[in-house]
Order: sequence, then structure tokens, then C-alpha cells
Amino acid sequence: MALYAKAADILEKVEGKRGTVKTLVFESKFQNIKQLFALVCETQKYSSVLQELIESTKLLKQTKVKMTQAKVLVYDLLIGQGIKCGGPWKVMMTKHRARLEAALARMKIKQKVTKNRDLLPSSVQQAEGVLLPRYVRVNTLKTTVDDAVDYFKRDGFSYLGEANRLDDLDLKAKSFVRDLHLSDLLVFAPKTEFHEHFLYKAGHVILQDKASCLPAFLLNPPTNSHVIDACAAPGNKTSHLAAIMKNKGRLFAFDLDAKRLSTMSTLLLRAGVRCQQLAHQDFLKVDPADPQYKDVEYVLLDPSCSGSGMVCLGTDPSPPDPEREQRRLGNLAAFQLRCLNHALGFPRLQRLVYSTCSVHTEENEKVVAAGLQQNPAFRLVHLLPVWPERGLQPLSQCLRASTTKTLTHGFFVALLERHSDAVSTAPPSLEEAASSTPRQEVTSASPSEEAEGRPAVTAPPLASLSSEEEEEEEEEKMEVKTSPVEGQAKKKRKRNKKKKKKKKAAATPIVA
Ligand SMILES: C[S@@+](CC[C@H](N)C(=O)[O-])C[C@H]1O[C@@H](n2cnc3c(N)ncnc32)[C@H](O)[C@@H]1O
Repeated sequence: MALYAKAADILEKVEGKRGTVKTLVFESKFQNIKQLFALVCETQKYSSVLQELIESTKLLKQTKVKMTQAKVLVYDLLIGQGIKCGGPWKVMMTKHRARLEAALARMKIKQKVTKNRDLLPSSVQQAEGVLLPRYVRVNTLKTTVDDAVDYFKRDGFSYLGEANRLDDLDLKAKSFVRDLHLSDLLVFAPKTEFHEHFLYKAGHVILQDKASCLPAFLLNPPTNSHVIDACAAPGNKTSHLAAIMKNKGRLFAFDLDAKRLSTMSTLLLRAGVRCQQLAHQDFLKVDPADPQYKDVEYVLLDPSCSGSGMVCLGTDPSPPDPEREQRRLGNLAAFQLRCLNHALGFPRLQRLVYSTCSVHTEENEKVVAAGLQQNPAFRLVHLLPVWPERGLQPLSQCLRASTTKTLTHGFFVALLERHSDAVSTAPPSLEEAASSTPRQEVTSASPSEEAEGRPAVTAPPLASLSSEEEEEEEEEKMEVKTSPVEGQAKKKRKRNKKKKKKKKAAATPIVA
């Protein structure tokens, strides 16, 4: 009964344009969110069919239920899994069952179709046709990609190797590949079910859309770093960050929603995450000057958004009221910009990833552009040149994702990086360190290169060794073979050489 009451309540709000299914379901505090989400989505999809059945059978007159309650009940009775509750609603639906089934049969005959699905409006059938691959992120805190691949092979899946093109992700049932962009991601055929799979239940794999894996992958915090996940629950990106950090360092995760945080806590435990510090707290009230955040150099900001990029999945097929929609987007964008400005205020911050699962430029490029304008110490990093969909001009450094171009949900990601020493307490980024030194051949990976998935070189040789330096190295190697006096003379020569070298370096122009 609670499931149907909750689903009807959410459906009523969605139909009244008071939120999306996704947000309302998450906010509902219902125990089985997955079950509730599926019921609301399906009922909404069949909404016009259900309304016709309810009206033709005069169900509302003969019962005391509201239209939205009738819709969820009739959906589950005729199309879903059968009424799952006991009590008065079960008695009522059983009483009207035969009449409702007869009305459904008549409707099918009239429309000359045999399957329930064929009764759906064509717009819904088209949206239904969007079948995304099933993405499975290997949780490297618990296993390796190779071991996961072997496990799935033993489980009867056939492994086709690493994908080279997006077309390779168009897979048949029971086959899978390794993703072409993200090395810890496996890709299976759409609708491959893993919720009961051992590797999922044991936290060895995480079911996460590819686009949603981008933020942590691009932020790429090193081990032992201090990181903030500002709006973290239910924590898929948090566990991805922890995996990248190899559980070493500190991962501060905040969320306003206690229920979502408690789900997150369970999921992180299952994923073997140990470096996190969860806080039920408004991120906007977290004090950047608090000493415990003094070493935070990385922030992942994935704030609440309209969710307009999510497929299905809970978007009302009827056109939205444009004025109300605009107001809602305006409010969301204002919140997102406040979060961004707040995050950029952490004194030692070096890199920040901003992401949303929205397709609206108001929540994406416009927020980032405003954030950059208000925080001139930061600039955009050009992300993954091979990625097929870019941020809208002029922010082509950012990434977008969509069902058509990247075979994912709609998504947006930007990476901001500190580029000036405006804040004296902030250590220089690799790039700044490099550009303040005379150099010809910079072989270290710049933060931007790391962001593109190229490995960082830990001890960056900023310039090729000069012959003097080579000599010095040779001398150091021979030191033990010389007498103390000779050693002292040599040390003096070395000191002089070092002085000479310093003077020369100061006179050398910086090669950018
Ligand atoms: C898009 S979801 C985050 C999803 C999460 N990053 C993940 O990958 O699992 C946005 C989250 O922001 C939280 N939130 C909204 N306003 C917040 C605030 N002021 N401070 C902290 N969290 C907030 C919401 O409760 C929601 O859980």
C-alpha cells in the first residue's frame, strides 16, 4: 500500500510539474527507491492508456481513489507485476479486475495491436527505442579489470577485447568489451541485468553510466591528496574517486539529504572505500578557512540539477509550461553557481570538476562561464580531445554527452584549474612550476594532460641536463674515491659552478 500511495503522490507532483520523477523519488525517503522509480516511470509512460481505461470503466466513480492512485494500481494490475499489497486497495482492484481486463482487450482490438507496449503513444515508443549499453565500472579497490573480465567470461559472456570505435559498443546479448575511453569500464549489451550478479553484490563492480564516470576520471586526484566531493550522495563518484586515490588520502563528502547519505554509507562500505569522511551538511556552509580543509586541492562538484539528460526516465511526455520551466532552471543555475563560487574559494584548490546530468546550457556552460568570470584565478582545461561531443561554443574545452553521440545519458563536464598565484598559500600547479623555470623540453604531464588520461610523471625533469650538470653528477659518483683535501677543493669548485649556473638561469628567457 505504501508503494502505491507514494507512487501516486509522486505522479501527481510530476503531472503538476512540481519536479522530475528522479528527484522526487530520491527525495521521497522511500525504502526501495528502485522499485518506486520503476513503478512511477512505467505508470507515467502508460498514463494516457491508463486514463482511457479508468474513464471507460468509470473506476473513479465506483471507488474512492484519485486518478493518480487509480493509474498506479491499474498499471500494476494489468501491465505490471500484479497488485503487490494487501488491504482495501487489493480487495478493490480484485473486484474490478475482470472489467478492467475486458476494457484493455477491447482497446487492443480497436487499435489492432496485440502487445500492451504497442498501445503507447508513438513519442513514448520512440523514447523507449533509446537503448543504452549497460556500463559496468570495475571497482579497482576490490578487484582488477583483468580479473573481472575473466569472471564474466567464466560466467558465459564472450569478451570481444577493447573497443576501438563507438560502434563497437553496439553489442549483442552475452558479449562485452572494454571501453575505448575509460580503462576501468566494461560495456555490455543494453538491459543486461547485473543487480543480482555476485560481482555487483560484492561491490567488485558498480553499475554506473559511462558519462557519470567522467568527473572522477578527469579530476584524477593522486594518492594521498585531499579531495572534496561537494554534493556526494548516493556516492558513485565518491567511490570512483576513492578507487583512483587507492584509498589513500582524505575524501570529504557532503550531502544535505540524510537518507541519501545513509544509502551512500552502505554503498561505500560495500565498495571497500575507507578514505572518506561523510558529513550531513550543506556544502554552502562548509567553511573553506577551516584548518581541516587547508590541504584540499581537488573538488568534485556534481550539484542537484534538472536531470534533463536522463533517458526515460521520468520526463513527462507532455510539453512543459515554458515560464515555470525557465524559473526552475534559473533557480537551479543560481544554486549551481553559488556552489561553484563557494568551491573555488578553498585556499589551496588546484582543480575542480563541475558536472551535471542536464542538457540545458543554463545549468552547464552558462554556470561555468559565470564562475570563471567571477574567479579569474581559474581557467578551463581542454578535456579528452578524442571525445566526440564538446561543450557549446565558446566552451569547447568542456565535454557533453548524449544518447546519440556518446551512447550515454545526457551529461556535461568542465574541469577548472588554477592558473595564477593569486592566492599566496596555494602551491604552484605543475604547469606553473614548469613555466617559472627555464626549460626547453618539458617532459612532465601537465595537469591538462593528466586530465586527458595520460599518466603524470612524478619527478618532472624540467630541462635537459647541461654538460656541466652531467659533469657534476660524474664528480659526485667519484667523490668517495678522492682524498679529504681533494674532496674539499672539489666541493669549492662545485659551489662556484652552482653560483655560475644560477646566474645563467636567471638570464635565460622562459620558453613557454
Ligand atoms: C546529482 S546528485 C549527486 C550525485 C552524486 N554525485 C553521485 O555521483 O552519486 C546531487 C546531490 O546534491 C545534494 N545536495 C543538494 N544541495 C546540497 C547542498 N547545499 N549541500 C550538499 N549537498 C546538496 C542532493 O541531496 C543530491 O544528493
